[in-house]
Amino acid sequence: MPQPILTAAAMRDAETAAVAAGTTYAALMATAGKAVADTAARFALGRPILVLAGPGNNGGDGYVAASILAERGHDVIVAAHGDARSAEAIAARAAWQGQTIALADAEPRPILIDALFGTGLSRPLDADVATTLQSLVDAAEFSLAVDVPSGVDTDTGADLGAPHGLTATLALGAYKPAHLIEPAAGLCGHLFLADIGVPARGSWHVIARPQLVPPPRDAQKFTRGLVVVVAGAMPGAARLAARAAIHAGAGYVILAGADAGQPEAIVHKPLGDPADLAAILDDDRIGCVLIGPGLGRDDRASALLDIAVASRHPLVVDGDALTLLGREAPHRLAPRADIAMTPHAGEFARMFASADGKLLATLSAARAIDGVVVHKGPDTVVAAPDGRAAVQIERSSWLSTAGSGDTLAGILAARRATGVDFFGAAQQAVWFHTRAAKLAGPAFVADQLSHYLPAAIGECL
Ligand SMILES: NC(=O)C1=CN([C@@H]2O[C@H](COP(=O)(O)OP(=O)(O)OC[C@H]3O[C@@H](n4cnc5c(N)ncnc54)[C@H](O)[C@@H]3O)[C@@H](O)[C@H]2O)[C@H](O)CC1
Ligand SMILES: [K+]
Repeated sequence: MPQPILTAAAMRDAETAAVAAGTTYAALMATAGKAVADTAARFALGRPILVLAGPGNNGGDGYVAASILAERGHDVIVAAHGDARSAEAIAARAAWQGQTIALADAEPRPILIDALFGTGLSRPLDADVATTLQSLVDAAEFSLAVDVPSGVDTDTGADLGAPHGLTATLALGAYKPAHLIEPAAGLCGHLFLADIGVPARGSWHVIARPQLVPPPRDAQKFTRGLVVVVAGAMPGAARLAARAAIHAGAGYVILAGADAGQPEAIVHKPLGDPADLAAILDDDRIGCVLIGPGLGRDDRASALLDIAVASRHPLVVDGDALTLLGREAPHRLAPRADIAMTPHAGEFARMFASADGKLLATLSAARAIDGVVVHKGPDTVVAAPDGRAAVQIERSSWLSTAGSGDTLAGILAARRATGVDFFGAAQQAVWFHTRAAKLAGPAFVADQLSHYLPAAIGECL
């Protein structure tokens, strides 16, 4: 079951439901605080601990953790900021028997637990709090954020003054968008997830390793999936996409408009007049069409795009095709069924207004085109028009290289052509793309990525 991603409100609803089902907020806080204490204890190694406890339940978690760590013999001081408000936070604070100082008077300690603010943060950190927090994180040898780093927007991943350099973050109960969406995701450090006994479900989840089966006994190249990649002004990008498609499980790949070179398995079909594409696409065996990589932005490119959009096959729109569509994308694509697009941040911004954070913006775009949107980046979001979304958690910064996007588009076309719907195919493609990058090792060239796709697929059988 893929890990769900919950907004602050959804998490509160899940906690309320858990309480309605018989637990108590105090018990949830006790469980959360113990998870914090256990995680900190694993890394404390006897070093002095400083707990920063804020005014809300995040602070309450901090007080619970401090009491547990002190009971286990750790040297713990609590630096308090604001007066505890909720009954369970007041109780947790009252139960703390150790030394409490004001945040402003806190001296650095090797182990730092940030329990100032969690999902209740509603505005940027006060400058003095942010400064103090940053200096304490800088001085710590190990720093752990409780639930989320203090100073991030839980639901959008925006940075509201959070410190840089945290060692780790312990997500409580479920991942939130801030754990996966930049810039907050990049501030979390190592990410741990603690189960606090709150059943969490939702329409958003983390992209998980695909579970595949080998082709059926009676498979043949067309039933495994026929992909057509349309080449344009810069055929190298389309070649990369075609190679990715043939290595990502497609049974047959046609490269229309350019000669693929290697592997020989890719079939080259010349494209003289753009109308030749209509003839190539007039084939019911086609499982998916990909247009955009290296297409160019001239009249010929536009004519080829019109023909691809008018075709009846599942369609992946990438690269230059997205630039050609621009703000017309919803108008041009919404009438068309079974479609997906793979914009990077710049292409996305040119097509869609940005809503409140990458997750909601991508969901809004998916609704606008009535198709799947793969909003690429270190925090790639896959969104479906029905409100489902999946966010990647595995990352490779080495994918920031020319041709990486062409490769992803080719993988997506192949997975769709094998018969997986675009929401599932896009998650598989993102997972395979990143897994191939990790298998390729550092500083790979995009041309090498395809060679690692069969190994990545092998890990999913
Ligand atoms: N709900 C539960 O039973 C559990 C919650 N868990 C933990 O609780 C936090 C969420 O706690 P909450 O009280 O809603 O808010 P915070 O502690 O995150 O924020 C405290 C409080 O601070 C005020 N505030 C907001 N922004 C600012 C700001 N910039 N400066 C100053 N003050 C600010 C606002 O009034 C907030 O209410 C969650 O993250 C978990 O850590 C438990 O894990 C499980 C039980
Ligand atoms: K925190």
